[in-house]
Amino acid sequence: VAPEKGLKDYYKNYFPIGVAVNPRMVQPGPDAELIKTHFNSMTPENAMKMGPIHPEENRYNWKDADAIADFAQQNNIKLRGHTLCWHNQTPRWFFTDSTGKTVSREVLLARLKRHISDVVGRYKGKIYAWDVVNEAVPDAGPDLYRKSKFYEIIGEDYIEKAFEFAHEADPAAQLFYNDYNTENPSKRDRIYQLVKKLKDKGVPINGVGLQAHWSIYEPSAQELEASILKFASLGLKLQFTEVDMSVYPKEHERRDHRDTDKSEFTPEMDEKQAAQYKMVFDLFRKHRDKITGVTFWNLSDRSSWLDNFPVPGRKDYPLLFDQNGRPKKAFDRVVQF
Ligand SMILES: Oc1ccccc1CN[C@@H]1C=C[C@@H](O)[C@H](O)[C@H]1O
Repeated sequence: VAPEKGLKDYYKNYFPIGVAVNPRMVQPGPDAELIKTHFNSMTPENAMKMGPIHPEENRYNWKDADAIADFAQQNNIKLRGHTLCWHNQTPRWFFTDSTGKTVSREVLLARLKRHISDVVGRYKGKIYAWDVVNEAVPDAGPDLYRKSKFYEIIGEDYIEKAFEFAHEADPAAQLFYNDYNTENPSKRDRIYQLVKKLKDKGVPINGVGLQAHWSIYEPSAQELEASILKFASLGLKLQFTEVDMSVYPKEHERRDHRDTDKSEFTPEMDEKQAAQYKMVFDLFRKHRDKITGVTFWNLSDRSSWLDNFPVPGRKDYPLLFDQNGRPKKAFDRVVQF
C-alpha cells in the first residue's frame, strides 16, 4: 500500500515539519508510525532540558535523550535540541554550593559552560539546531531581562555566554533564541531589541524561535505577519518551534475559569481551529524564504502540555491529530493549497 502522504510531503518544498516527542513515542507503536508518516524533524519535549538531563552536578541522565536521538538518526529525521539555558525545569544544584549558599558569577558560568559543552558535545553532528536560551525576556513591563537566577547571579551577559559556549561545542549547529507571546507588540519589540544587541555584538546566534503557543482566538494575521517581518529584518532565520492552538482563550491574566472550565471540543471550536490553522499556515508558506522549520508541540490531542497548563485538568484539543491519532479538519485545511 502506498504510504499515506504526510504533512512533511505536502511541505517538502517549504520547510521541515517537526513534533515535540517523549521517549515513549519513539518505541515501536502507533505514535512512532504517525511520527514517521508526517514529520521530518523532532524536538525532545523534556528529555534535554537542564533538570531531566543533568539532575546532579556529577550525574547526567542520557537514556531518554539518546533514545530520541537514535530514533531520529535511524529514520533520517532532523533533530532540534531544547533547551540549554532556561529558568524553568532547572535543578536547584546549579545555583547553590555544598553549604546551600548561592554560588558566585564565576561558579555559575563555569557550571553553565560545563553543562552546555557536555550536552552539545554529546549530540554534535546529530542535532542541527539548539534552543540555546529559552524565555529570557519578561512578559510585561519595559525590561529586556527576566529576573531569573541566571540574570541575578551572572548578569545580562549570561545570554551571550550561553551562545558562545554552544558555538564552541558545535560550530556547525544553528543557534536559536526561543520565546513565546512573540506576537504581543511589547514583547515582540523587547525580544527584537535583545536579539539585535546580541547580533550587533557578534554573538553566534543564527535564528529566532517563535514558540507559537496560540489559541483559536489569536494571533491575528496582522500581528503574526508583523512578527515574521520584524524578526526576519534582523537577517536571522525564523522557526515556529512549539506550535499548538488552544481551543480556550489565552490566559493573559489569571481569571476565574467557570466559563471555560468544561473540557469539550465542539463543532464550533473544530471549525474555528481549522480556519485559524489555515490562516497561520498560509502566512508560513507566504514567508517560506524566512522560515526554516515549523514544529508542533506534542503529537496529537491524546496528550498536550495544555491539558495541565494554565488550568490543571482542563483537557485541550490543540493539534492537527485527534485523540485517536486521526487527522482533524484543521489538518485538511493545512494541506489544501
Ligand atoms: O506559553 C507559555 C506561557 C507561560 C510560560 C511558558 C510558556 C511556554 N513555555 C514552553 C511550553 C512548554 C514547555 O515544554 C516548553 O519547554 C516551553 O518552552
